[in-house]
Amino acid sequence: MMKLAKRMSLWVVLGAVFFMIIQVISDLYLPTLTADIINNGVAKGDTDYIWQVGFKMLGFSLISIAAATGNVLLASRESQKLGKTLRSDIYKKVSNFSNDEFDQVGTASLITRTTNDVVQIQNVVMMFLRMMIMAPIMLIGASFLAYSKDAQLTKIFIIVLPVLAIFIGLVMVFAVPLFKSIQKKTDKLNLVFREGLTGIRVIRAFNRSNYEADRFKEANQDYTNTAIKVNTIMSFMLPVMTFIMSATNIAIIWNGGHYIADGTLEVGNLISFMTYAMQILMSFMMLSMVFVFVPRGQASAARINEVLDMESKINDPKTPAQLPTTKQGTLDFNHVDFRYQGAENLALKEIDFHAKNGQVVAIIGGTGSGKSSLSNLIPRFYDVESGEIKIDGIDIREMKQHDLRNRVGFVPQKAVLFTGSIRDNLQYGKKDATDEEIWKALEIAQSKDFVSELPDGLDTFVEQGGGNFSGGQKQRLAIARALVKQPDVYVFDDSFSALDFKTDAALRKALKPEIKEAIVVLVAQRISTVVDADIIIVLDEGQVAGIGTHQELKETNVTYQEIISSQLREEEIA
Ligand SMILES: Nc1ncnc2c1ncn2[C@@H]1O[C@H](COP(=O)(O)OP(=O)(O)OP(=O)(O)O)[C@@H](O)[C@H]1O
Repeated sequence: MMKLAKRMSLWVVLGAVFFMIIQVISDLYLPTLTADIINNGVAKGDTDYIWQVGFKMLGFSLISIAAATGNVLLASRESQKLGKTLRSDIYKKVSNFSNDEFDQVGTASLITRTTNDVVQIQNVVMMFLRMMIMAPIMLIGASFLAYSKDAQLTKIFIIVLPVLAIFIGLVMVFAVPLFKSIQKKTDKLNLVFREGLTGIRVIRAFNRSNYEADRFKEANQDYTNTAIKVNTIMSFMLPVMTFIMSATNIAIIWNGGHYIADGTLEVGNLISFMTYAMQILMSFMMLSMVFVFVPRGQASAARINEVLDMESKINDPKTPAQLPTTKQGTLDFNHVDFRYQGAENLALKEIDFHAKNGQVVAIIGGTGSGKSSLSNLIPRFYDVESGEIKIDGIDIREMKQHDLRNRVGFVPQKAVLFTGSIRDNLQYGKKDATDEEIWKALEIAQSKDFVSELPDGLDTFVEQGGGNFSGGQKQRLAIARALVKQPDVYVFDDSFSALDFKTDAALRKALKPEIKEAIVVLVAQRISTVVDADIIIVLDEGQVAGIGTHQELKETNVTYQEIISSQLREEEIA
């Protein structure tokens, strides 16, 4: 928690503490003034004295109110600011995560940590700046002042305080573990809810709505049961505390009455003692809240720190390579081996090929042969285990990730569009792209027709996840987005798969003259997509089973021939 708290402004924290100390001093002084006004003013009928002390009391009350307001303002401002800083720190950190780290924490948990856990931290900070410091000062001050009013009455606390301590201890023992587990249950609830929402079509298609509803119900019930349990325990706090306070008051009045009758205690002192006694009990109550909520905040802090301390395996080099002003236009894979984190086997082994500007490198192979893995290495979503990948003769690990990704136009297997207009989506890689450039990219990506038929054209709103477009349309818009960027290396990770044969062929034909100054890496499942490629790499179980042109491979490579025969009749590809 302290690690996270370092993000707070020391001056604001000191300011809040200062106001709080002023408030406590005023609150502690008021009962003494009450005793004074009763003993020396009311009892002696001295009106002037009553006015004088009365004004003093009013003054201290106003000071207390002003200080409390100042404290709350600063505390809430600082806790909100800390929340904002934490959320952006987590966001910044997560946006630099490689896919390995995402897999490790899970998206649902990342969302809970950014929202729910941050709120817990804010609550603890608020509590710290109000109660955590106030309670001990008030406890010590009120005990001392109560003792000074009447030492005999303080004996009551010998019984009250241990009872209170045992009760608070019991609450802590039962409530704290439950509070901690609530965070994990929130994760689970978010995960099930998220899966249910993102997979809604599959769930409906497989008639699994009831199953998913049950799964959600179970997670929801589990969360609710824990929340009810913890709230039940907490609900004992108030009545028990009220009972203890009332019992203490009765004991004080009972004993105090006798002392007054004996003439050993003044009425004013009894009343102020009662107020101090309440302040002592209130301090205990505040401390008990702190003891319950701090471990909960601590659990949240640990979950946030886990994310913030996670080191992304993919980082910028300390001294990044300067990119040459004149482009060589080359892409080299030199003996590349790659393994997913924790995997036993290599996903790619000894990948070695060289491409230059204007060339299309097609990667083909069965499912799970490593095609996507290979294409993910180019924008450095993962790092190679050994070997190197070079663009323009520079190892991509020596470039700044920003520079590298500026040079790569990546179109993933599953097209991703963002909410906003078509124009916003297409300007994603080039903010200042003109409408002319956008239309040209749309034309190459075979999307001009359908976009121009839309009533709002480029201003058409793209719904969440591109929901108002078909799979093929989304794919073509994603391709157009990469084209607008005009990168040095295009990576199409099976992005033509959602297109029909005709559109696929037309797109490749339109693309050819546009990529003279670029290299295209084209992952494909269909032979027809790769026939015109300059270099075809046949992957089999992560290894290069063949490399060459369509004609060469067709004649000599068994794996390639198998792919052909599994897909098309010979005459269709001749
Ligand atoms: N994130 C991951 N963590 C661990 N292993 C993975 C991960 N992604 C893929 N793999 C494994 O790596 C191998 C290659 O997968 P890859 O996705 O590159 O194949 P692919 O040729 O693109 O397949 P497809 O055509 O079905 O998309 C497979 O054995 C797969 O199980």
